[in-house]
Amino acid sequence: MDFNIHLEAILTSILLVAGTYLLERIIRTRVRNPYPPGPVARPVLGNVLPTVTPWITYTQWSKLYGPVMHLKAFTQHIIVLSSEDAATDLYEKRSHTYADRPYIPMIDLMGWSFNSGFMPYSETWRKHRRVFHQHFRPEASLAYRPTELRKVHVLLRALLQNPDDIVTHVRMLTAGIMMETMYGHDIKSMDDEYVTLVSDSVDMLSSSVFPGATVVNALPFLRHFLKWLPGVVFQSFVDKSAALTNRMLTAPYEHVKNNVATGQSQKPCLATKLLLGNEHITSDQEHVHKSVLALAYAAGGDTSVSALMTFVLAMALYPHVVAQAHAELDRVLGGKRLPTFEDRPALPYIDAIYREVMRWHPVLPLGVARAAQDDDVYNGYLIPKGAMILTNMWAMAHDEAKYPEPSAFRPERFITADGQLDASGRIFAFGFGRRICAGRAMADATVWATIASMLAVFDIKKAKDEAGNEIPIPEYDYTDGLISHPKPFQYSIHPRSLTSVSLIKESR
Ligand code: HEM
Repeated sequence: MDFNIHLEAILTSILLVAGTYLLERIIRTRVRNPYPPGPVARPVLGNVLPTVTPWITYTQWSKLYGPVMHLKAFTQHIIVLSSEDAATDLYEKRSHTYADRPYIPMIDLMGWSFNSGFMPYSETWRKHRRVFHQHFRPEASLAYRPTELRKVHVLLRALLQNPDDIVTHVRMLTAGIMMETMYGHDIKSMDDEYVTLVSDSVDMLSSSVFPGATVVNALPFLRHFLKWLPGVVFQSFVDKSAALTNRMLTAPYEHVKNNVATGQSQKPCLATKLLLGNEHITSDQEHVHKSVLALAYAAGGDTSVSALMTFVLAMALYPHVVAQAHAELDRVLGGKRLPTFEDRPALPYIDAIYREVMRWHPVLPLGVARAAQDDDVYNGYLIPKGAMILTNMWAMAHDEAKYPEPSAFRPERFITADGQLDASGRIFAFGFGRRICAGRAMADATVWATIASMLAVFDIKKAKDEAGNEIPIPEYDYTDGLISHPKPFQYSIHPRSLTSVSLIKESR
């Protein structure tokens, strides 16, 4: 009895001391260290946040307040990182604190909780990420190359037939690659059932016009009440999205599973590989596999489309870059064949164009938001636990000290004095640290192969009006949102020669 009382007293004292120590540490950290500099916030409401191309405003603000800036929206702390050094310090050197994502209630409500890209840093996320690593790391991604090249050739043929609809052709390219590599499914048009499922589901998620969405994200507890409010179509919107997302996740997978089980004809793909190697897996593991397959398509489609449309825009604006690329390709291919991945080391200028495309207008200009898992002090400033961290890739890409005249499209930035590719810098458009893009090897191959192949056989220029004058293209006219695309612009795309036409027609 006495012994138990004694033990209880010791444990209570330990807990008290530990608790006091922790409390003191939190108070000391919070009192001694101010938040990073930033524009003055209004009481209660916080800062007025930009909604139109916010990355440009944040970049301007970062020149006043520095590369680590603090903002507030109601009670939410927001930290904007605008330099590669700060992003590397936090995401890579302190990766345990910055690998989390903020909780966005609409993601769960709309059925997207399968998406490891939005998951909190957790054991579940690790399970998904392991499967991604196994099947999308550079060596594993080599398996997708034949399909990537074949689909690029389909794009060339489509452009030869109908050069005016490049956005649709490029969408077909990325959708076609993902559907075939993931599910062995050959799409014939953008009206394909599975493609429509993904695009509708993604559209619903990224849409910001539905009632209640913003309110629910800012005040999560409201989701329990919104469905009862008269006239609010919130619940039916959310239910429709969840049903659609569930179909997107299961329909193509179940189709492959059925084909494999009944011995029907089925092209080999990642789904068959996962099914055939794992006949006795748990339903939990099967859910991870399904999720990885669906997410690869959802994450890899629109991102690559944005990069490729930026490429077309840059070519139309910078004819001397097209001329130099043509010269390099002709030197290596002799105008007699289309490029393959084996040609890549001999084509440094094409690689420099690819790197400049990824720098000039980063596909996700503010990255995918992170969350601080703990209080942290960086350069004397407090980054509070739960703060949302935005990675201002736009600011990093337009850092004048690293990229003089950053608004100019200049592949030469990545060419050394002796004409070699300077690959020493990172392609930060793919992110940083533990949450870096899981499909970057595949994206790199698709975007590179498309750039090299299109330039091998096509000339891309500004379009001309009826009087023969070039139609001007604005240098910067991009959409808002997580993934930013060039807004529609006029261009002209023609085969370079009759030999080019033959090469395109003969391609397989
Ligand atoms: C040009 C094309 C692409 C770009 C620019 C891009 C960029 C990004 C970025 C910036 C992130 C967030 C990284 C961070 O938080 O630091 C990300 C995450 C991700 N990407 Fe990509 N991506 C592309 C293509 C792809 C493809 C083809 C796939 C799949 C095959 C893919 C799968 C993913 C996944 C699964 C994540 C979530 C990673 C995580 O949170 O663990 N991406 N991507």
